[in-house]
Amino acid sequence: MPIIATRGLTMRFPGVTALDDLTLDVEPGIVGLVGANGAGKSTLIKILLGLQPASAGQARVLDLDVTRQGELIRERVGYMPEYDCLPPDVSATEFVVHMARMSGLPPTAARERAADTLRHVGLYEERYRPIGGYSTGMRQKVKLAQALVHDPRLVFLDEPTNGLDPAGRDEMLELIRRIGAEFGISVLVTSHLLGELERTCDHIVIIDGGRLLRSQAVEAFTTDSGTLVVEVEEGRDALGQALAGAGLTVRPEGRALLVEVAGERTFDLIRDAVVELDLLLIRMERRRHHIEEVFATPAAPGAAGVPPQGVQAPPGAAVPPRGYQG
Ligand SMILES: Nc1ncnc2c1ncn2[C@@H]1O[C@H](COP(=O)(O)OP(=O)(O)OP(=O)(O)O)[C@@H](O)[C@H]1O
Repeated sequence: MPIIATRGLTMRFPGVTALDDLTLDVEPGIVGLVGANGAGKSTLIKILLGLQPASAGQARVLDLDVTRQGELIRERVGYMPEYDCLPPDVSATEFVVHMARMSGLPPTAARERAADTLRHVGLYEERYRPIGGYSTGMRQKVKLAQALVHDPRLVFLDEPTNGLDPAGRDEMLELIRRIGAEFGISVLVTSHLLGELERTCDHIVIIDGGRLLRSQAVEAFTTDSGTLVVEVEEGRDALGQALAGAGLTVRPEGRALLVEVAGERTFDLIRDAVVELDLLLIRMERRRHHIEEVFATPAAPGAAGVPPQGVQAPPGAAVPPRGYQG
């Protein structure tokens, strides 16, 4: 059974359509919702929580109807909002205990659950200090803890890595993975960075201007498409020419080559060319996606929920050049 199902979901504000005929089925697991700022991610979450009535269409969360069963949904779903909403003058412990009480836990259970959850997200002694003195990373952890404290079946995390430095981002992404793996809680996490969700999620949904661009398993993204960064100690251009000659789309970038993945054979072709030219391979890794690349790539055949009219590339989306120009 899908944890989230929408049919023709549409949200119009005066002068802007935030969601446009969105039809989507999301299975349990860690699901990334990706879109640029203003794509409609937060609006979708608010509708799914039953906090915002849609202009048209239907949506169900955990098989509950968002228009009639919002309260039941909010009992079973945790929500970490994008913006800071924490009281500065209470401690993390007081705040999370309060949120546990609000969701119906008795006082002792609320205190125990709050302590466990705060420890789980990595807040220890500092949890007794007022939130006003916390770093952004600590505040994000408090928001995450309050979303988990009532033991939900599903959590919505709206831009949990916002404002975090690289180490803080990695820590948050690791926490999200553990929520899924250790606690069996499904996660819907939003970001405008496809690269970071690709590392964390089982399934990615991409929306743009309120419309569905893609909904597919991460594996399908990473095995069939994308860009490899290939760096050799010397002989970059010789390798570029060999790969272009083998039919790959390749271009130089700095000391490296960017090679478009065209199925599994891409890796074999690179390996064979490196061996044949007797080069020293320094690195071959998948480049972090930029969302524009996805806009420029046609959806995989059979990708769930792809609108029949296909994907529109935004103006200026890059088309890789043919041949090799070193
Ligand atoms: N209450 C509102 N009234 C009017 N317009 C709104 C309202 N809420 C959202 N919008 C508009 O709807 C569009 C989608 O906004 P939304 O916040 O859902 O996007 P988002 O993908 O979450 O982006 P961000 O990451 O920047 O929050 C935007 O154009 C936004 O300005």
